[in-house]
Amino acid sequence: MKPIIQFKNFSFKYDSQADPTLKNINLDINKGEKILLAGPSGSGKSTIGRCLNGLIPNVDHGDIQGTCLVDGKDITQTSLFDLSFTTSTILQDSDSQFIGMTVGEDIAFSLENDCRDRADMQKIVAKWANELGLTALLKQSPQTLSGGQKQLVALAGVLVDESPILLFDEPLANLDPAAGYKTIQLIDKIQKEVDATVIIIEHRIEEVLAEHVDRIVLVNDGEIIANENPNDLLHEDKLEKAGVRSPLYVKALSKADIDLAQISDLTSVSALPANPEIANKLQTWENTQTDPKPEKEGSVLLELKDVGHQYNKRQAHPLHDVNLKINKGDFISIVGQNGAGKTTLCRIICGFISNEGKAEFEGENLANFSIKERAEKIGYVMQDPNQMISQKMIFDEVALGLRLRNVNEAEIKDRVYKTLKICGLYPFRNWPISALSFGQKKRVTIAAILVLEPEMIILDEPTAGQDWKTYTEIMNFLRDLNERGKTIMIVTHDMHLMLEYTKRSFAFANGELIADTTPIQLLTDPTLVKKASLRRTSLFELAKHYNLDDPNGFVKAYIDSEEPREAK
Ligand SMILES: Nc1ncnc2c1ncn2[C@@H]1O[C@H](COP(=O)(O)OP(=O)(O)OP(=O)(O)O)[C@@H](O)[C@H]1O
Ligand SMILES: Nc1ncnc2c1ncn2[C@@H]1O[C@H](COP(=O)(O)OP(=O)(O)OP(=O)(O)O)[C@@H](O)[C@H]1O
Repeated sequence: MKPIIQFKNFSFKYDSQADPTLKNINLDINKGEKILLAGPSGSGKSTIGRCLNGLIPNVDHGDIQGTCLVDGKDITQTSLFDLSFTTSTILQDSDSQFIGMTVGEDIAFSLENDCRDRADMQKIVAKWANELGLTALLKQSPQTLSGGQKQLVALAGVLVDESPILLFDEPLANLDPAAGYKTIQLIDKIQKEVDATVIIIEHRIEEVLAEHVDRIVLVNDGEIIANENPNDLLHEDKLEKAGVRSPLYVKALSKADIDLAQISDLTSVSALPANPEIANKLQTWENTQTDPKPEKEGSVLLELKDVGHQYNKRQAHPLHDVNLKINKGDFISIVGQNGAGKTTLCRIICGFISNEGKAEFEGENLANFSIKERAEKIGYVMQDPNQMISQKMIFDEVALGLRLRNVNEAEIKDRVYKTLKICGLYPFRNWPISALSFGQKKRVTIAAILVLEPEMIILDEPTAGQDWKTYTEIMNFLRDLNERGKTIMIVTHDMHLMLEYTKRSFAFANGELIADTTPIQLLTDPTLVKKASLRRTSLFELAKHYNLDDPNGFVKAYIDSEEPREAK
């Protein structure tokens, strides 16, 4: 059988780049295979994806060497329209993908393309909306959805459309842990139903591996450096060497000095052998860990009293009756289900939208400050980088806030370069933003806020779409700022980030603050985990699997043992 996707000695150079982004790619993918495309940020994963759906060379122009055949069609000879019947794509940046006035229309769009009958269409849309928990949103405009809800709508659009090749570019990036898990199951289900060829580009590889994957193709610096089944790859150190995080339970086994070579199947916790020696080693390792020192509490910085918001009168309150105090020096995670009101809360604190109730910063009513004054006290990094970027060049984007504040150019240069280095963007300092990958763009927006060093920084999913190396660099930088007294608040769906870095968690569900507690306590309460659509980490499952005395203690020991300052 001929492969459905064939790259032969394929290289691609974007017109605006001096060097090729993809170098000598040789890759065959067979019909019905499920492939995980992994690799660090900017390595060329999305560029490979763009070849499969024809954006290269039809929209993104450049030099092609070698050949790329998609379902037998040479991409240099095929129009975007023709390829659209072969490949369905969920883009990394789902915002740019919406066409319909309502969520329902949008999901139906790919079906209308295929001239389906109306009743049929409604049935299919209803089915997938139900599967993805979108039924209540079918009449809402896609532009007003929360980040995770947008992602789910884009996903529904791909799932309804039964193309032979389904390409998912970071499908999990904005999803809450429970929705992320469900999505992976849905992708698996649809693949089996229609025997589709599935390609998933994702940094969250542990979550993708929750269902069977045939092969992991690892890309680094435009080249394929591994193309093998997940089990083989998990036994090697190629993932970590390329800056991609291997699953937590695999890392925990290594920490406890367990020889991975003796474990025949590493692809899931449940497949690990029931071996008392492994259990002993894990238990001994846990017992040797010591507790870190308790934290001191700072004075109150921000207080919210009965805070809420309603975007329009027809809608139930997406956020209401929030009462909380944030102390100076806190490092907080905001977690909870998609659409729970987390971003709405951030918008209120930053003064982008009005609020019911009262918000006070160091005892003063925030309503008395202008947006510019607020921005000097509270920096906000939005979820979608494209909504924040206004300049053409990277340097100018990061310098903008300083220029608006009349800082002299020599100091600007100094501070911008320092921040760009921290964010791993220094080599790109003279580049236009348009030539960056999505993950790189996100880092530019973080840099633009960090450079101002406000007292409190709120980041909406700063690590979504980032590779592990960058993730560790950004998080360690934030931890440094925190240790120097800055107050940091992060909206995140990453349970490991919450556990490892933050000291306090606010959990939201259906517009309400349902918990204000420590991360470990939050994840040990099954009712809260369910209500807020969270998920326990695989470390917990590992401890359960081997009947360790205290699974939560094991998770805590692991988290405390991570050497925070080293980017591994
Ligand atoms: N439209 C474009 N024009 C010019 N160069 C581009 C364009 N898109 C991407 N590139 C370059 O190609 C490289 C690879 O980008 P790509 O988006 O394929 O990476 P990626 O592996 O998907 O990264 P990420 O995980 O950050 O999304 C980047 O370094 C970027 O500079
Ligand atoms: N401009 C708007 N107009 C109407 N409704 C909106 C608007 N923005 C958000 N909403 C709705 O308010 C609710 C809360 O959205 P919000 O963005 O605060 O959620 P979130 O907790 O940040 O979600 P996610 O984890 O998916 O980012 C959602 O149901 C969303 O559809």
